Amino acid sequence: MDIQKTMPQTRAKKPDASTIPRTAVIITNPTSGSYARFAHDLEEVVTFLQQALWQVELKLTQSPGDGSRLAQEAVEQKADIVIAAGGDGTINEIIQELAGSETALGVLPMGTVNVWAREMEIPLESAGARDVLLHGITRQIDLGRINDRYFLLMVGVGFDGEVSHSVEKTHMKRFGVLGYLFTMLQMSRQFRGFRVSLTLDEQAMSTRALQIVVGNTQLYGGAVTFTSKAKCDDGLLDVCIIHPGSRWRFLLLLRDLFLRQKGKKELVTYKTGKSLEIRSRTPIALQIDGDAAGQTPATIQVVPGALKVIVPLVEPEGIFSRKAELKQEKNVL
Ligand SMILES: Nc1ncnc2c1ncn2[C@@H]1O[C@H](COP(=O)(O)OP(=O)(O)OP(=O)(O)O)[C@@H](O)[C@H]1O
Repeated sequence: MDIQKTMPQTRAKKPDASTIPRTAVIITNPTSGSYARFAHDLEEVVTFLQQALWQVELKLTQSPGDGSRLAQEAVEQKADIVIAAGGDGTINEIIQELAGSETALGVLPMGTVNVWAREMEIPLESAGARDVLLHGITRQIDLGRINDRYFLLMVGVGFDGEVSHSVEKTHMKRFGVLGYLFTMLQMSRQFRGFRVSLTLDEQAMSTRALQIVVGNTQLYGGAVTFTSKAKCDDGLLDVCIIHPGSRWRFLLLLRDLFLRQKGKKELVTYKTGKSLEIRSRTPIALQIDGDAAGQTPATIQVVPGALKVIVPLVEPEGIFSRKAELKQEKNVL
């Protein structure tokens, strides 16, 4: 290894008495969207954290599902932090094992879209993201659970589920965001919506929908906010149902979504709750945290306070329902 090349350009602050030495496992997915661009930074991040007296291990996934296996090992070793060096799919695999444990999730964004990092305003370049690991705060947030799988961001039912399944089947994923946009355009010509029965906290309703988004957080696809009032620590999930409508009303809705308008929107039913049952006569495709994942029927629940996460000291506005208790939660004593 060329030591000169791997030395950090900005040195970590000298650890003082208030810095807690941490044990961390970095789990990286070499197939994540921007891995190739950031891979050379990983050694640097390890050095940076070691200079702050952290014990750091770097592990590469070999295949889908490996993120969960490696995270399980880290939790069994009682690591303080598992750092997901990848995208939202890698994070989703890791949280399956971190849920309910004392091990916190840190992130080095290396995916295609990096919705979690964008939502939490974790810098998308390594130098900024590694600073958050060291100087950020640890917060306790909710997770959602669909059938037997946790989600951090959202579950999509309907159009986006169909698009995710198609992108995977046709290998359009290799074209990144463009692959998704192309598939969305193609499918929007034929997708007419579906009839669905929902039971939200024991309140039943039956409706036609194009898209249902159940969100623990707000940001969707890095660009729009369907569940624009969601808080990740309020013990609730936000449910946004998009109903079919005329092309004109639909264009207005798209405009509002892209401008991230928070008010009442046409064609939208917005609700919150702790549990949601989704049933349909014909199975409807699902996506979980951005990846294709099965079909309806589905049982969704919130799991309050299930995950510890490291986020920037100055947290984004409007995504937490309560203020950080700095004494307890700052990453220093
Ligand atoms: N070594 C591997 N080989 C093939 N697939 C893998 C490997 N490791 C993980 N995966 C799979 O790759 C999927 C996508 O990875 P990830 O989410 O990190 O990248 P991305 O899709 O580019 O980013 P984002 O979700 O932020 O857009 C994960 O859901 C995971 O199952």
